[in-house]
Amino acid sequence: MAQNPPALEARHLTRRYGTQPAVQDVSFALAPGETLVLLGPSGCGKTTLLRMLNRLVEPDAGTVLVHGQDVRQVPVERLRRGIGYVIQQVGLLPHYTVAENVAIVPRLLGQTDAWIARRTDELLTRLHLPPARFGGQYPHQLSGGQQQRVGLARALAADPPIVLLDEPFGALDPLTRTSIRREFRELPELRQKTMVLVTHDVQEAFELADRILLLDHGRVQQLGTPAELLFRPATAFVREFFAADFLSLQLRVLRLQDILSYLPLEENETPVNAYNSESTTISPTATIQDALQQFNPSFTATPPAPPQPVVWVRGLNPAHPDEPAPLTYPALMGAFARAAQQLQTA
Ligand SMILES: Nc1ncnc2c1ncn2[C@@H]1O[C@H](COP(=O)(O)OP(=O)(O)OP(=O)(O)O)[C@@H](O)[C@H]1O
Repeated sequence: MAQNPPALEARHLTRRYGTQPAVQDVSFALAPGETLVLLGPSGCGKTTLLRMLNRLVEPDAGTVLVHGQDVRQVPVERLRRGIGYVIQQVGLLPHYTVAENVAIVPRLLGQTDAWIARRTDELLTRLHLPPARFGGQYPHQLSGGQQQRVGLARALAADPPIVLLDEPFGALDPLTRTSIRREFRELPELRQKTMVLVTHDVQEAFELADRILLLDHGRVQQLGTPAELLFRPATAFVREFFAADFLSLQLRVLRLQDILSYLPLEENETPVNAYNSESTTISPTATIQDALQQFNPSFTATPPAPPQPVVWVRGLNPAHPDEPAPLTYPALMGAFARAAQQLQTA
């Protein structure tokens, strides 16, 4: 049986402006549901590459395939309706209400009023914009973060299998940005989507990407998982690009299960039978960052004293995989430090 084609594939894409190459010979293939983040310094070609995927920019050479089909063989309007597109400037129509903005593409596709009303309500609710309150409002009545969510709802309205996002959180202040990013990551609506997201924010890339494509001067420096780019940089550029954020990126990349063997379970001062239904529990697949946030919700790379003395992890103790085992903050930090040292010298 033939294998399913990638959901989205770029083959040897090149685009010049005058004699200046903006994107040079870039290739990747995404499985359905995968999130690729295009990362790199300003002017490295991220937006040009993204816009070639839905034919807002035509390549000088190379091909884009959607589910195995060359995009040049698909009428461009149909192609774009099958690919959601979210931009930093949001681009809501000012004289349309929130609900009307969200309904634009389904209306073009000839969906019934009842279908559109149901879908709009569902999406606005999921994006924390209660439709009774926000559906009838106009874009200028909303905050930047709320407008950004409407932009996302609009891109998702027709349920496209592919979504392209160009700096979707770029216009927001850092706090709003962090909370919207978390909502975005947890949105059930996006779990099945194949996504390509442009950012120049390294933390954002590590939080959202299955794989990262790091560009410099239009060329691929490395394509791989966040852990591969961090621990096995392909070039000096890749290494230097992440150097300033190295510690905090490690916290996002490493999971509890990766540092299991470094955790001194026998030195634990909390008895196993101290566990009860009120105890905070996390999964071994949680990142160190997520685990540290359980000890202290406002945790950043330099933590203040943790108010939560212990969290519980089921499956931490190989001898008793079904029982929650206590994890303390010093044990976690100590194990993380040992694991990180090992990985850097490996
Ligand atoms: N329409 C255009 N005409 C001429 N040059 C362009 C055009 N669009 C992009 N470029 C050039 O192509 C290069 C890549 O631009 P692009 O916008 O793709 O980069 P980027 O990585 O998205 O940058 P940023 O992070 O600053 O948005 C830049 O040197 C830019 O000046």
